Amino acid sequence: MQSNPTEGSVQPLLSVRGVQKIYKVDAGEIEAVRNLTFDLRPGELVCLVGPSGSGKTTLLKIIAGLMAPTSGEVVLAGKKVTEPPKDMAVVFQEYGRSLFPWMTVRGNVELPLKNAGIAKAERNQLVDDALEAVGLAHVPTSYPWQLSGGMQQRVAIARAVAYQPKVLLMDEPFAAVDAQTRADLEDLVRSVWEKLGVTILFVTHDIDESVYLGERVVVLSSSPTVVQEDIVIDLPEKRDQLTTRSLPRFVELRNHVYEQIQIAKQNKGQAAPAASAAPRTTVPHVSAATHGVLADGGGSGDGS
Ligand SMILES: Nc1ncnc2c1ncn2[C@@H]1O[C@H](COP(=O)(O)OP(=O)(O)OP(=O)(O)O)[C@@H](O)[C@H]1O
Repeated sequence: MQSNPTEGSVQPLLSVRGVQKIYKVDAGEIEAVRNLTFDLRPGELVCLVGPSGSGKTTLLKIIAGLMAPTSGEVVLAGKKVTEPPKDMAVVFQEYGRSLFPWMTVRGNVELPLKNAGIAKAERNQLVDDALEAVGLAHVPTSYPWQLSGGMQQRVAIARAVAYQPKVLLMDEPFAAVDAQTRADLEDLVRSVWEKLGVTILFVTHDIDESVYLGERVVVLSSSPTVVQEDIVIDLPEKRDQLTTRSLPRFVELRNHVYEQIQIAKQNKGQAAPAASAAPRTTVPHVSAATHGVLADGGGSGDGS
């Protein structure tokens, strides 16, 4: 491993600092998240992966200001997050439940802008731009239930980007769509990110998806959770489903992430170290062990 030469050179936009979460339950306490520390720099697209139950949803709720950490803090643009910040938008997996079925596509995308008191003319422009960006400019008067699952998730993405957030959180947004639609939506996220320059934290179970999308992949340990590794994805910026996924470097990186997830799963139940500082960001080299994952047939793209 070598450290990332750009690490620390730009002020972070979003900082997760020593976040711990202990749930109080009838039987006592569950320490879901032990000590999470990482930063997102402005304009970064970072993917978060970890075994099932590693605390991804818990972390996202804390970052979104929906739940307070037991200790530690989240800081957005220099301000501690204590409630849902204005500058943040979230796209959830369950698009069916996050869109209002009685409102048109346009109405759904416009609603948060109305609530924010944005004037009609500006609202119209923002909605038009967002629908254009997600390829839905032709169906503004349709209702969500008239659209496919993939199109509904595009509406949810349009609603989030129309709002012009500084940070976009995406919680396994494509888990409920078919593989072909998923590939299209992954490319949509990359293109929206490139066009609009928004900072994205993308949570996924899918290792291949994390490597395809991210500039970095943050791997979480099993619960009680710490950051197991923060990996630089040094693939070319222009990505496409066929070329990028065929690159030897893509295969090396996805195998490395896969290996890290296996280590996290094997360590389940053992006390995770209470890391006091952010783990070093690494650029993995090819190793014999990494190749061994393929030789062993460990090709599943599912991190759960
Ligand atoms: N409200 C709650 N009360 C008690 N324990 C909880 C609560 N929510 C989550 N947990 C526990 O915290 C740990 C992390 O859960 P969380 O749902 O955040 O993980 P996850 O990585 O999002 O899981 P998955 O990948 O399966 O969606 C788990 O052990 C879970 O059982």
